[in-house]
Amino acid sequence: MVNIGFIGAGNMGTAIMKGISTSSLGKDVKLSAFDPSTEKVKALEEYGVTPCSSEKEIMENSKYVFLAVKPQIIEGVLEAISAYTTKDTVIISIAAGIGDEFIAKKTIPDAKVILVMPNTPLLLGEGASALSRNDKVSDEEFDVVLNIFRICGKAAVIPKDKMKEIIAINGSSPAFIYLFAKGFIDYAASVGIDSKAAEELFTQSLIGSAKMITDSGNTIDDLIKMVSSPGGTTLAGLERLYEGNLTDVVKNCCESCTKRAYELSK
Ligand SMILES: NC(=O)C1=CN([C@@H]2O[C@H](COP(=O)(O)OP(=O)(O)OC[C@H]3O[C@@H](n4cnc5c(N)ncnc54)[C@H](OP(=O)(O)O)[C@@H]3O)[C@@H](O)[C@H]2O)C=CC1
Ligand SMILES: O=C(O)[C@@H]1CCC=N1
Repeated sequence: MVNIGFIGAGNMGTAIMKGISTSSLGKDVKLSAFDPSTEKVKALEEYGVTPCSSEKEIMENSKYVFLAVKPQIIEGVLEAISAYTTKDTVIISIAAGIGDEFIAKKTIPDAKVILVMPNTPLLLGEGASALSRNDKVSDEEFDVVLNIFRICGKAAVIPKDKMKEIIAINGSSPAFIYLFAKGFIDYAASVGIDSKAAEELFTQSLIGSAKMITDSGNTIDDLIKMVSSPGGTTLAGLERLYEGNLTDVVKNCCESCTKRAYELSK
């Protein structure tokens, strides 16, 4: 039995716990959680999560400890767990911008640290998570955590010095994609198309287009060409997007996201 504790049971903590408990891993894992909002943890009891009343209780009962709290309060949480962190504890942080060195500095110098940047589609088993580790974590320990995120969607191992840059690509990108979707659905409403029908058609276009990128064997430029009939509607629309420098706007958005991650880093 693997003991996994969660400090923080908000959006992401809850999504990961539900993902673990509803997967094939559920029966091999004992989950426990602490969150000052006790009702959030209580709601997880039906997923087999044991409520704990302090960080200390989580630390004393868990080999793997997830820190699923906001970056702004993580320093206080690390101070609260430092006395209970052992050379065996594996600390898994999902906090944007927070590095492994800061976690070791605030707990113990030899702390085993895994950094994960997940995303909310993990709630539906369609997550995309980036993982990295420091050199104190064994292959076996890393595999346990990697497996959790593979079961909750797709997971990729990246260098730990790219954990801030990746946030724009998978952690925050769902929000950027939702905003893009909103533009299409709002347009449909403005020309009298039923919003439900527009949502169904646009979201299926998102899913289908994503599959074309991953499965068709064509490059993104080729795929754009396949849609764009000479003198047709797509080119008329694309002209406006090129004029508005959409790819530059996206690049600015990603840069701003990364800049904020560095500001949050300690
Ligand atoms: N949301 C997302 O899409 C993603 C978030 N992340 C990262 O995940 C982390 C959590 O984000 P998210 O789940 O959205 O945030 P939430 O605010 O939903 O969750 C954080 C939870 O931690 C609780 N909390 C506050 N203080 C403590 C404490 N001392 N001990 C235990 N729990 C505490 C909060 O309670 P209360 O609300 O009462 O303060 C809240 O329930 C962040 O660091 C974020 O960067 C990473 C990838 C994606
Ligand atoms: O907005 C945030 O800071 C977090 C990290 C990635 C997604 N949400």
